Amino acid sequence: MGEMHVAVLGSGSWGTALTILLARNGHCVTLLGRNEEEIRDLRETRENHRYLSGFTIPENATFSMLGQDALDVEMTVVAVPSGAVRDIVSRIRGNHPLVVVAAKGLEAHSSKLMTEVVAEALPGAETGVLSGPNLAVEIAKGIPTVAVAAYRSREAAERVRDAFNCPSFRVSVSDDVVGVELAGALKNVLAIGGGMSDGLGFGDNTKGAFLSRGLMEMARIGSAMGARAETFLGPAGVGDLFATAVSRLSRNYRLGRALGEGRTLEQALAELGQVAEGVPTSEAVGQLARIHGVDLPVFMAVEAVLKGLVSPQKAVALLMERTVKMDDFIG
Ligand SMILES: NC(=O)C1=CN([C@@H]2O[C@H](COP(=O)(O)OP(=O)(O)OC[C@H]3O[C@@H](n4cnc5c(N)ncnc54)[C@H](O)[C@@H]3O)[C@@H](O)[C@H]2O)C=CC1
Ligand SMILES: O=C(CO)COP(=O)(O)O
Repeated sequence: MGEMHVAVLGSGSWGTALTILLARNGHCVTLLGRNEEEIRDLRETRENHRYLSGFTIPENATFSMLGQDALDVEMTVVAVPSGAVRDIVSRIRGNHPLVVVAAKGLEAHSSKLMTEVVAEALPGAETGVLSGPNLAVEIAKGIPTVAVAAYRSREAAERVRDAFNCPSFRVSVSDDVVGVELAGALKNVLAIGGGMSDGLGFGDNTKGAFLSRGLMEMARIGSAMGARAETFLGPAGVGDLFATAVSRLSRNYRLGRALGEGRTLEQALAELGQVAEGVPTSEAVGQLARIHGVDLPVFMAVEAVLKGLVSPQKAVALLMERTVKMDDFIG
């Protein structure tokens, strides 16, 4: 595989880490952000001081404003928060034949997968997802990990695999687009729950119980939506769950921990200063559960806490009862 011209949409921590990875692999990368001051600083210092400080971005990456110029690229990586994906992708101009969804979330109002949202905005593109246990700072440090590139077309999956693959980042391919994408989005909700459990002062047993039940629920809703259950046992599922739901590097975990310690959602989000995708995704999962007629008590408990319907303590007490329904959280 030769070097490619790649556009990375989103200059937050993930877009910056993926730019560093792709540029180290020899690709010619254009990183696009929305803030003029940040783009100027990136050009002058080759470092993202706000979102990923301490890493120099290689010379074969350049920086531009989103929506300014038409770009003709071979691969386009979508690394903005899921709530911004539809707007950003609808506004890009130029040639974008191969799209990699790197965002991990569901569209809040429609509960759609990001690959569906991108396909609606760019119907001619080959769209799939890259997901796995991939905390941005560890990727920038070159610490070994794996990821999965999932596309309906094997050839597209292999092109994406080859573009990202390097000794510290092993990429495998899959055709289970729904499973790989759902796994990455849903584990963020469970990571909030894992953090909440620690914030409440519960033990490792509690977290193990909560996360294993949550993983089973992920596989249940995934199967109802056409995903393969074994995808949730792979790197995009349990792999990413291990990486985030017990890690202080995870923003979702940190948010949950703050809630468990008694902060309000507003306070916890303000302290975080970065995106926590589990918040909008938890509501979207609730809608999916209703649409597909699937019972997801663990996800419901996190949703109820985030909506302020119950305290974290009460949510745990309800989960310890044998049968739980959403009405228990509302009532
Ligand atoms: N940081 C990580 O370790 C990883 C993040 N992800 C996913 O990548 C996506 C992006 O997250 P991060 O870069 O980590 O978030 P971040 O909080 O570090 O940065 C968010 C970036 O998106 C930009 N942004 C926010 N709203 C925007 C809008 N309406 N239009 C254009 N740009 C907008 C911000 O200016 C900022 O540059 C999320 O879906 C996240 O789940 C996936 C894997 C790893
Ligand atoms: O998805 C991630 C690592 O794989 C990042 O998780 P957070 O968004 O919780 O930091």
